[in-house]
Amino acid sequence: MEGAIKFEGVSAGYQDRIVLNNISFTVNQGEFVGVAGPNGSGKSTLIKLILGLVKPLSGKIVIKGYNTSSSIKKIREKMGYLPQKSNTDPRFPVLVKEVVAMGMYSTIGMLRHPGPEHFQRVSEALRQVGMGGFEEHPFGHLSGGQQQRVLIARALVNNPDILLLDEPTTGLDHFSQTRLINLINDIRLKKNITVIMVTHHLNQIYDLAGRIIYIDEQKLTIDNPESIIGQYLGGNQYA
Ligand SMILES: Nc1ncnc2c1ncn2[C@@H]1O[C@H](COP(=O)(O)OP(=O)(O)OP(=O)(O)O)[C@@H](O)[C@H]1O
Repeated sequence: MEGAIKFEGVSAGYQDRIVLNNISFTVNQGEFVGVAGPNGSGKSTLIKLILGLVKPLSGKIVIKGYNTSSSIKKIREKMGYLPQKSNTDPRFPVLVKEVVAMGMYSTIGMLRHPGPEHFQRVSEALRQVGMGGFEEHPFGHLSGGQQQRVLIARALVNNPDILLLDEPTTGLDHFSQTRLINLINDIRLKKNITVIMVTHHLNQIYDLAGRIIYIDEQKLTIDNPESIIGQYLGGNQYA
C-alpha cells in the first residue's frame, strides 16, 4: 500500500546547518502520529517539509503519491495546516467566517471573493468543530480554545486527507487541551484523516496516537508511544 506520507533518505536544513540527516519513514492514511523532541530539534521543519514550504537538500518526499518537488499545488489541496500559535490582537477586525474562508484561498484564489457555496463549506467546517453559529462573531472576541477550534475549521475547510498541527494546544488550560485533542481525534476517525501533531506534552496524546516521531540530533525515530517514551524520556510520559 502507498503511504499517505513517505520520506526516502531526506536531508534538510538552513544555510550551512543540517537539521535532519538522511531520514526515511512512512505514515499511512488515517494514522494519528505525534511529533516530539527538544526545542530546535526540527519538528516544525518536518511539518514544513511535508507542506513543501522547506525543500529537502536531498532525498524524496511523496505525499498521497505526489512528489513535493513537482506537484506542490496538488499536494496542498490535500492538506490542512494549523501553524504554531501567534497571538491575535483582539481588536483585529475579522469575522470567524472570514478566518475559515482563508483556508480556501489555495483553491479559489486570493483575489476572488468567496461565493455562497464557499460559505456553506465554512459553516459545515465550523459545525464539525462545535462552532456552528459563530460565523458572524469577531474572531478576536473568542476565547483561546474557541479560536483554536476556528483555526482547525480553517484547516478542515478543503476536506483534507492530511491535517498538520503545530502545537495546537499552546496557551489552553488543561481541560480545553483535552477537549481539543479529543475533537481532533473524533474528526480523524470519522473522516479517516491522517493527523500529524507536534506537541511538547506526550501525555496528552499517549492514548490516542498510534505512533510518535521523535526528532533529536538530526535523527528521526518513529515507534509506538510506549517505546519512544521508554527510549528517550526515561519511561516518563509527563517528561
Ligand atoms: N527559516 C530558518 N532559517 C534558519 N534557521 C532556521 C529557520 N527555521 C528554523 N531554523 C533552525 O532550524 C532548527 C530547527 O528548527 P525548528 O523550528 O524546526 O525546531 P522545533 O523542533 O520546531 O523547535 P521548537 O520546539 O522550539 O518549536 C533550529 O535550530 C532553528 O533555529
